Amino acid sequence: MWRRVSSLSPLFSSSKSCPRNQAESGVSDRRRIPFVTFVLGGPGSGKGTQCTRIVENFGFTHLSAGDLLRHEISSNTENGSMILNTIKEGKIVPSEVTVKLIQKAIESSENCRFLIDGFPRTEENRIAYERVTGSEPDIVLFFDCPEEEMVKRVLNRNQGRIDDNLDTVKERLKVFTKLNLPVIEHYSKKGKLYKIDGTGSEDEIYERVRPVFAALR
Ligand SMILES: Nc1ncnc2c1ncn2[C@@H]1O[C@H](COP(=O)(O)OP(=O)(O)OP(=O)(O)O)[C@@H](O)[C@H]1O
Ligand SMILES: Nc1ccn([C@@H]2O[C@H](COP(=O)(O)O)[C@@H](O)[C@H]2O)c(=O)n1
Ligand SMILES: [Mg+2]
Repeated sequence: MWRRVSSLSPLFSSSKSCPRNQAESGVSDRRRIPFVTFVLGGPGSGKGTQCTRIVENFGFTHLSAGDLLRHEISSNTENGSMILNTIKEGKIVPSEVTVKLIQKAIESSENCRFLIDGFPRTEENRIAYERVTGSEPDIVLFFDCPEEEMVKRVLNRNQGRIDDNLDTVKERLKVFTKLNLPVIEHYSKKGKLYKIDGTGSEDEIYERVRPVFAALR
């Protein structure tokens, strides 16, 4: 039931006490494992946009791996310049760095429900997360969107992101196909994947997402 990965290190080390669902929330059998949804899709597929809606309606905390990494850059941490160069090139930051940021964010939150957006990007990311947390995600959303549409959205984004330019987007698409699709395939085989058609308006897409979370209640 917990989708624990056997023989790995202990669970999140915080004293967080997370009821797994409504049926359990009133009883003493409370677990420390949060409910984790990985949110995947290519650059500009709408992950962040749809996460905002899920947060508003289902009380999740949104942790964007990209935002956590960008925060390291703006805070001038020891990894800041390495992260900046990696993001500029559209490549992937070492898993050790990203997993630590995600783990810290989860442990410092009072919430028990998380959307982890843009992670894992690679099999290495996935395996590092499982090793460090000793757990797997409960479900995985994948926003499936044609490349042409993703490029159009990214180039129109206008949020001043250093990687929102044609050269970097082309590289990010290559990285997505080569490294992220195998992760998506992995979760599909495990029966955890919800593939969402990422075309159409934001409202139309959300109408495909909503039932996934409504069914969890
Ligand atoms: N259904 C949609 N139709 C048109 N534009 C959209 C749609 N959904 C999101 N957008 C816009 O496309 C851009 C990319 O969306 P968003 O930031 O949610 O994608 P993302 O998957 O998080 O991308 P990234 O991986 O680059 O962070 C944003 O400017 C957003 O407002
Ligand atoms: N697991 C991850 C997630 C992101 N990155 C780097 O950040 C860039 C932006 O990520 P978004 O999710 O905001 O699009 C991405 O292109 C990577 O360079 C990462 O290394 N590992
Ligand atoms: Mg995003």
